[in-house]
Amino acid sequence: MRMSIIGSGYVGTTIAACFADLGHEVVNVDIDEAVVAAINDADAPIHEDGLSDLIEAHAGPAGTGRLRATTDYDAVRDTEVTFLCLPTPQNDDGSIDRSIMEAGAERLGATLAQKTDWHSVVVKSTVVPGTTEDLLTPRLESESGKTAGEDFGVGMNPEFLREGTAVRDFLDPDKIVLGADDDRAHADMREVFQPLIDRSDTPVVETDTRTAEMIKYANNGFLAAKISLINDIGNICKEFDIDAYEVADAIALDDRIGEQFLRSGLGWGGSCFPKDTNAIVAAARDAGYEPEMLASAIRTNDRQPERLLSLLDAHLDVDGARVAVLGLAFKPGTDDVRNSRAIEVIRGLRERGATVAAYDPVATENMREYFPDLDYAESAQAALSDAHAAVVATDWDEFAALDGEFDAMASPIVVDGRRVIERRDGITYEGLTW
Ligand SMILES: NC(=O)c1ccc[n+]([C@@H]2O[C@H](COP(=O)([O-])OP(=O)(O)OC[C@H]3O[C@@H](n4cnc5c(N)ncnc54)[C@H](O)[C@@H]3O)[C@@H](O)[C@H]2O)c1
Ligand SMILES: O=c1ccn([C@@H]2O[C@H](COP(=O)(O)OP(=O)(O)O[C@H]3O[C@H](CO)[C@@H](O)[C@H](O)[C@H]3O)[C@@H](O)[C@H]2O)c(=O)[nH]1
Repeated sequence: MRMSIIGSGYVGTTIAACFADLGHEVVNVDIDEAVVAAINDADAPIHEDGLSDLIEAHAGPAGTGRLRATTDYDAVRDTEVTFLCLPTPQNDDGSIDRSIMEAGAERLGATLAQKTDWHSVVVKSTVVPGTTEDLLTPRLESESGKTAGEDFGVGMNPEFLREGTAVRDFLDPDKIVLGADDDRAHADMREVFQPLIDRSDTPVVETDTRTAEMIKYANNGFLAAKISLINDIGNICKEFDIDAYEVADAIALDDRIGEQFLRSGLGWGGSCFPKDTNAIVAAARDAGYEPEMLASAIRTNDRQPERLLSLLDAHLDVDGARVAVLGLAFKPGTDDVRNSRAIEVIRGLRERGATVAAYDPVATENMREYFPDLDYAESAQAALSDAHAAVVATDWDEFAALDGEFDAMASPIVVDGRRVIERRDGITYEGLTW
C-alpha cells in the first residue's frame, strides 16, 4: 500500500522503516528538517537496534526507494492510508496535551480536502479513550469538509514496541490491535498489517476506537504496576536483608506471574510509562473514579531514586564529593533520556552538593539538554576515576564487565540501582533491593 506516516520520532521512524521492509511504499512527514534530511540520506535519526540497516535498505539513492521523508503534508495526497505518530506529552496535571494531535489532524484534514478517493487515517499515538472519536475525527471532518465513514475512514492502532528493541518488537509483535468504527477502515488497517500477520501468525484484536485506546493504557498501566509491585516487595526485602531477585526468580515460576518485568530497582522511566499512567489516572479522576492502584504504582515509582540516594548517604557525606553516575538512558539500548530515573538521581546528588561525573554509551548528548554543565565522561573508567562513589542508573551490559576500573576510585562505594554490578572484594557494594 502507499502509506504516509506523520511524525517521525521513535515510533514514526521505526514503523515507517518496518512497513517499507514489509513491501509498502512509505513517506514520513515531519516538521523537523534535520530528521527528514537524515532519513533521505539513509541515516537513522535515532539510536535503535536494526533501524539503520532498514533505513539504509529502503531510503536514499541506494535504497529500494520504498522509504522517503518530507516536511510537506501534501505528500499525503499520493497515499492511501496515513498513520498519525505525533507526540502526546503530559500536562502539569498529568493529563495528555492533545494540541499537537489536534493540529496534526487539522493539517491532515486540509490535505484530505483535496483528495477525491477514499483514505484511511490511523491514530498510532497513545491517546486517552474518546480522543479519536470526540476530537480527531471531528477535526478531520471540519477541515476536509468530508464525512468519516463515508468519504474517509478513521482507525486507532495502539503501538506496543519498546525502545531498544523497537524493530524486533514491531516485526514480531505479541498482538495487533485494530480499532475502528467502520468496516473499510478496519479493512485498510488489516491490509497494511497483512504481510506481518501472514508471516508471524500474530493474534489480531479487532475492536472499536475507544476500546483500542483503552487497551494501550491497560497494557502500560499493568506493566508499570507490575514493576512497582516488585519494587515494593524489593524494598521490603531490603529491610529484611533478603535478596529480592532470588524471591522474584521463585515467584516467576508461577505461570500466573511470569518472569518478565520483575527486575526491581530504580523504577520505570521513559517516554511512556510515566506519561501514560499519569494520563489514565487523570482521565479516570476526570470521569469521577479514583484509581487507587495506579496512583499508588506511580507513588512507589517516584520514591525509588530517593531510596537509592539514602543508601548512598549511609556510606558517604555526599556534599563536596565526586559521584559517578553510570547510565543516563531510561533503559539500555536507547539514547532516550525522557523521564530517565537518572535525572532524579542527578538532581538529588546536586541538591546534596555533589559533583556529578556522568557516563552513558549513547545518551550523553540528550542528557546535556537537561544538565548542560555536568562533567560528562568519555568512558565508565573516566567517570569512576577519583570518584568517591558510583551509582548505577541504567543496566547497560558494559557495566557488568567493570572490574579493575573501581580501583581508580577515591573510595570504592557502589550503589547499584539496576543489579548490574557483581558484589566483589575491594568495593563497598549496596544493591537497591538486594
Ligand atoms: N516511544 C515509544 O516507545 C512509544 C511506544 C508506543 C507508543 N508511543 C506513543 O507514540 C506517540 C509518539 O511517540 P514518539 O516517542 O515517537 O514521539 P517523538 O517525540 O519521538 O516523535 C514525534 C515526532 O513528531 C514530530 N512532530 C511534532 N509536531 C509535528 C507536526 N505538527 N507535524 C509533523 N510532525 C510533527 C516531531 O518533530 C518528532 O519527530 C506518543 O503518543 C507516544 O506515547 C511511543
Ligand atoms: O523488570 C523491569 C522492566 C522494566 N523496567 C523499567 O521500566 C521502564 C520501561 O521499560 P520498557 O517497558 O522495557 O521500555 P519502553 O520502551 O518504555 O516500553 C514501554 O512503553 C512503550 C510505550 O508505550 C510500550 O509500547 C511498551 O510496550 C512498554 O513496555 C525502564 O525504565 C526500565 O528500566 C524495570 O525497572 N524493571
